[in-house]
Amino acid sequence: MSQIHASLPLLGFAAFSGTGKTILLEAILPKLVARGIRVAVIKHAHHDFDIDQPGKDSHRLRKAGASQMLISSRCRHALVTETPDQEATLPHLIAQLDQTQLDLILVEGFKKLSFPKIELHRAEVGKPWLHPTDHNIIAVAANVPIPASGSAPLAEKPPLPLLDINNLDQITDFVVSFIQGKVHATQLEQPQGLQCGDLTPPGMLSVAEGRERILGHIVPLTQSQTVNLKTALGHIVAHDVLSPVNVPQHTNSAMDGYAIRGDDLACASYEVVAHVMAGHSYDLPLEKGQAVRIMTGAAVPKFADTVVMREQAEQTDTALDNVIKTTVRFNLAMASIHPGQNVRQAGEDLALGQTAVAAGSKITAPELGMIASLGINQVTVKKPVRVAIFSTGDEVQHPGEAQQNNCIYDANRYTLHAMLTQAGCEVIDLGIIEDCEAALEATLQQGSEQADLILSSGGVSVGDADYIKTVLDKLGQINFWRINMRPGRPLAFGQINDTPFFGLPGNPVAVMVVFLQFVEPAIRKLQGITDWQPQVFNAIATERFRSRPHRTEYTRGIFSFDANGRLIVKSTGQQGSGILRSMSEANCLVEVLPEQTNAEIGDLVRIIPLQGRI
Ligand SMILES: Nc1nc2c(c(=O)[nH]1)N[C@H]1C(S)=C(S)[C@@H](COP(=O)(O)OP(=O)(O)OC[C@H]3O[C@@H](n4cnc5c(N)ncnc54)[C@H](O)[C@@H]3O)O[C@H]1N2
Ligand code: MOO
Repeated sequence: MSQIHASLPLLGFAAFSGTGKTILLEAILPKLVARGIRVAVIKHAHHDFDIDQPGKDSHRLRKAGASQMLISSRCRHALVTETPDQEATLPHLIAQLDQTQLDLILVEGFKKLSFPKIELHRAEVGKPWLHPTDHNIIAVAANVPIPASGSAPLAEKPPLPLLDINNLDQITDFVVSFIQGKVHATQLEQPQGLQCGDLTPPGMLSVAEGRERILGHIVPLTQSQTVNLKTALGHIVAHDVLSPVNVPQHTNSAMDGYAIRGDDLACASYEVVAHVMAGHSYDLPLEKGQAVRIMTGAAVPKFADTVVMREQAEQTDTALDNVIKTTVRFNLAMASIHPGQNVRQAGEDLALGQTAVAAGSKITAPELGMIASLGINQVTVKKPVRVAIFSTGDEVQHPGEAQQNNCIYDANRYTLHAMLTQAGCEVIDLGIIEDCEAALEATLQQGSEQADLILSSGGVSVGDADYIKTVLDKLGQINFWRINMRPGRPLAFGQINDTPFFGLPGNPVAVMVVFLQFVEPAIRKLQGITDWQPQVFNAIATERFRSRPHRTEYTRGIFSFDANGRLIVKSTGQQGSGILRSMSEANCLVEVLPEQTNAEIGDLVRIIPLQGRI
């Protein structure tokens, strides 16, 4: 049974019936409250309990079919949820509590689940002790000493604190010490054996330190090329694009309607002196009492600064001495008229000489449209970063080949190819390099001559390090780091003939996570994008995300909005760093920071959306 955790201290009282659990809880609750502790109680009951009274409105509505009944008054509210198919789990019940308003969760019952508990024991009830078989018991409150045989299975552990079941102040003191973290659940289930990453050798770098060191060695590339506008999509602008014109060119109408003067709003009707279509103009200054009928986008005449929508206007043609006079009146009951309404000012989008797209920006749809709107059809962009990639390992095979015994197909060159293409890079694929010094040396030489950045995968953990290290030491300045993160702990970084080199770990998920955390920031700097930051949000954890202190843990996650519009996140399930499916099912990485040890249900966690990056 896995341990149940909550962000708040969670403490149970375990006893056989007849021991007086509820009486004891009822007696210590006022003592806890008197010490300023805000307590929630979760109580287990027999299978068909009903909190509602037959005949009450809430009961009638529930019996009529409401699967949830929320009843509220000024003093309290209660939610009754029918669970005909399956009883709610304790973690689910904990998640229902408003943990921002609490300091402690007390649990009565749920005896068989794993979480810290105080055992209550009265000799006269005549039942056996619980702690010999329940390793989650952290103290015993009894009216007799604990018999030596009762604690025998835990003999190697410190003896359990023994409290007097009739001494309420002593029990209260113990609960307060538990909340304050002074009592540790020394008896609780410990993980069996060491797991990958449990050892934290000295000399590890944090994610932030690793990234800082890498970026310190990256110099933005300067080569640029002038390309046709459509070809520039996805590229990085090399120089500021300045507006050679005002956008819009003239002050113009934002609506189909009538342009009038803002200092002439009191007329009952206006003489319509012209009809102006988009692309045309009325070149005389507008006099008081006059209006021009105008289409959206058409320039407003001099002095006309206000447009009234056509829906609000009534136009009348009157024949006078064989001349047709057109007038318009406005329905002010529909909407009042404000000076300056429905007019777009010349240069309000971009003024002459203003920076339209700054150097270092990526050209996406709006930038493409904006540059076009300036009348510019060519743009100078940074040359794409050329990235050489190769895989290492005699066990790695090309997809399409017949699978050999004990071999795996190369996934890493494909994920890297995709992420690099997504980041706007030109990929130079150097293939799979056999485990041989000469081949590796030749490949690295080739990469450093042809590319701005070299990425390899595999062979950077302790197993192969010596052989690769010899070649890397010969050709350049490479550091073999261990980053305090999971996945992606081993990482090599340095220069081969001045070309930055990343030796990524071989595990396929580690490759992707390390790419996102270290390689993409380096590429953005090479591209000349200053202070590139990935998108990060906070979401509510709907399950426990494990992490060790000081380590950054990247769990593949799925974020969504719950029925109350809150951003929530769950994991994709199994998280092995060879399970590429976990990346495919994820829409984010859940980042549990070094200062956070585990994230519990209901905690806020950082999520890094993956859309557009993988
Ligand atoms: N004694 C230790 N062993 C390992 C440690 C450690 O600290 N001490 N770290 C583990 C971690 S964490 C990782 S990550 C890996 C990284 O190892 P390498 O970078 O040396 O990678 P390989 O051993 O070559 O491969 C690891 C794994 O990935 C598979 N692989 C390799 N290349 C590809 C590819 N192109 N496509 C798909 N899969 C690939 C390879 O077959 C292995 O299964 O080391 C741990 N060990
Ligand atoms: O956790 Mo490793 O760094 O990916 O297997």
